[in-house]
Amino acid sequence: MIYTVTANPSIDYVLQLTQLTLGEVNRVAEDVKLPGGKGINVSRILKELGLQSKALGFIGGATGQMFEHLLSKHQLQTDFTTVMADTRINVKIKASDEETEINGQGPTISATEKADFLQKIAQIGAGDVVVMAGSIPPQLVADFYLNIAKTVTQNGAEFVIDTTGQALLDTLPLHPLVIKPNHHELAELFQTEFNGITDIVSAARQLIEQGAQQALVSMAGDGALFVTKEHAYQCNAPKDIVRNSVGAGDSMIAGFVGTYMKQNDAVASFRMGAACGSATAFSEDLANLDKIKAVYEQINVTQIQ
Ligand SMILES: Nc1ncnc2c1ncn2[C@@H]1O[C@H](COP(=O)(O)OP(=O)(O)OP(=O)(O)O)[C@@H](O)[C@H]1O
Ligand SMILES: O=P(O)(O)OC[C@@]1(O)O[C@H](CO)[C@@H](O)[C@@H]1O
Repeated sequence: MIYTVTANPSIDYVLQLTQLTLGEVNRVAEDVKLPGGKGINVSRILKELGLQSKALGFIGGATGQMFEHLLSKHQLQTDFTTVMADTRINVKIKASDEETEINGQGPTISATEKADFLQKIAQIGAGDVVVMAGSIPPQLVADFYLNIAKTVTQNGAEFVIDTTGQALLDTLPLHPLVIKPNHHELAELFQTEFNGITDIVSAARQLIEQGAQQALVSMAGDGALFVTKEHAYQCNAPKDIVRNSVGAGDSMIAGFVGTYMKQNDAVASFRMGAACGSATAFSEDLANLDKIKAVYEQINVTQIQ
């Protein structure tokens, strides 16, 4: 079973405006509420690909009820931990061909609520994969992901992590199946600027030397890289009208992990990951299967090392 951990789910309140003017009253042309959070998005794309997953995370308050209502139409398997405080609302503003995101901090999580959640993690074992993605609510200290990674690896499961900074670095010695920084996050990790693909591959390889089994580096409209200990691959990003960049990275992880679990073929998984990422970029919400299949045909993977 694939488990997704969204420590900080959200209602994504997506607002379409012709123009956004700061300091003035702006009127919305269209709006939509989506069940958001990175692990939730991974579960949604896995479902499109015909794969079961179980979504874990903290849900609370009136916004939590609305979140569950919004999610119900996607018919995902879930096992959320109920908390007292409200699930956050993340505002996504689409105006003048630009996307601006304002993400909430997330609810307070009590020690008991955290313990309830960790009990679910303790049930995960051999043959399972845990995908941990996104921010953590403020009360959960930085080693939250590290603790989950320790528990699941001790019990024989694999894990995938999509987070940044020290929280990512801390989990590397536990050998994540794959990590997926984007090229900006990777540059920030090494406090550097990249002068081309070779630099990016070297940085990704340093994370592999620290323990990651393999690394996807997403580069938005410039495609992606896939780096292993011995090899590196690059793929294109097809060109089309970009409707939404929210969740492209999550879609890429879902495509990669889902295919890897089915076929155990890393390069085929990379291609499907890239297809899911671009397909979401070309969709109003996350991509559907038809879009993913169409985009898949336009993805070319080249071995560069
Ligand atoms: N504008 C685009 N055109 C085509 N493909 C895209 C575009 N944006 C993203 N993709 C595809 O999706 C992948 C993941 O996107 P991106 O690099 O933006 O991830 P991210 O930074 O984790 O995004 P997010 O946090 O918004 O989900 C890219 O590597 C690329 O394959
Ligand atoms: O604040 P975080 O947890 O880093 O990111 C949360 C979020 O921006 O990520 C998803 C897209 O990747 C959205 O559904 C959600 O609103």
